[in-house]
Amino acid sequence: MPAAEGSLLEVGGLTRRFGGVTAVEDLRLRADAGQVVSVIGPNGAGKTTAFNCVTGMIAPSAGTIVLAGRNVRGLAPHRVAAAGLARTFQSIRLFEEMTVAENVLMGRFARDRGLLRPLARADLDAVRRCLDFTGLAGAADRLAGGLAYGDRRRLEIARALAGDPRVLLLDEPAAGANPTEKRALMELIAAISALGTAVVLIEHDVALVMSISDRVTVLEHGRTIAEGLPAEIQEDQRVIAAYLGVPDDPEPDLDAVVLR
Ligand SMILES: Nc1ncnc2c1ncn2[C@@H]1O[C@H](COP(=O)(O)OP(=O)(O)OP(=O)(O)O)[C@@H](O)[C@H]1O
Repeated sequence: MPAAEGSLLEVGGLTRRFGGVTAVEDLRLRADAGQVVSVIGPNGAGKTTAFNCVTGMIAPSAGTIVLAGRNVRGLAPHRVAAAGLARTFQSIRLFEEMTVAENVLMGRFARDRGLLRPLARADLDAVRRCLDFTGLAGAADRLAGGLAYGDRRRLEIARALAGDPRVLLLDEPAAGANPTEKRALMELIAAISALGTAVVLIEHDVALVMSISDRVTVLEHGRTIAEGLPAEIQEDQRVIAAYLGVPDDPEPDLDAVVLR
């Protein structure tokens, strides 16, 4: 995977309306090489809509999206992928009847429009590298459908990494994971960012977010109500009020809250 420096993703003024609903309003988001940047917020806050705009799956109503110095707003998803972006989905989307290695191989083609190009040596090397990196090498020949839950989540990430992304968007990677799987996931995310990849995370598990993020953006009803270091976010009264609904509570235990 390529080492990189500086700002890899810069989103500015991002707005998306669905009829009368403004799902995302004036979002600013920046992720540098090697950073983990998280977006949190209650259900319906606009997190997935923001990801869908950045990846080219839906068109923004307004705003700029710059990936590794290149304007990608308006590009089709495979072109955004070719510019260096990969993502995982909130609900696991694997090719259940293909092997683990074959699933990772598919990630090599995310940046191509179809499956028309021949397989190259570099594709197979990348698959092996991603399987080793994510700890799935021992399961390479197993069917994806037969994997344990934590390994399925891990495979989604391995497949995304196969495209050598400079920016990786993870949509709720810890959803449904047990504490052991969450710890392993946190280590994996830290290892990915250590390579120089910018990781942008949507996650409901606040304790996980606070422990691995360099910066956190908090959305509510599409608007950014706070942005800053994890320690700043944890003390922000608007965030506490939005999540816990107890603005007068002097010391709510935000770490213990898993948002739903
Ligand atoms: N295709 C769509 N058509 C109409 N409204 C939509 C569409 N997609 C999202 N919305 C609305 O936009 C708002 C933001 O939804 P979004 O799914 O982005 O929130 P979220 O923060 O990702 O929520 P969750 O945590 O449940 O995934 C919601 O009010 C939702 O109903």
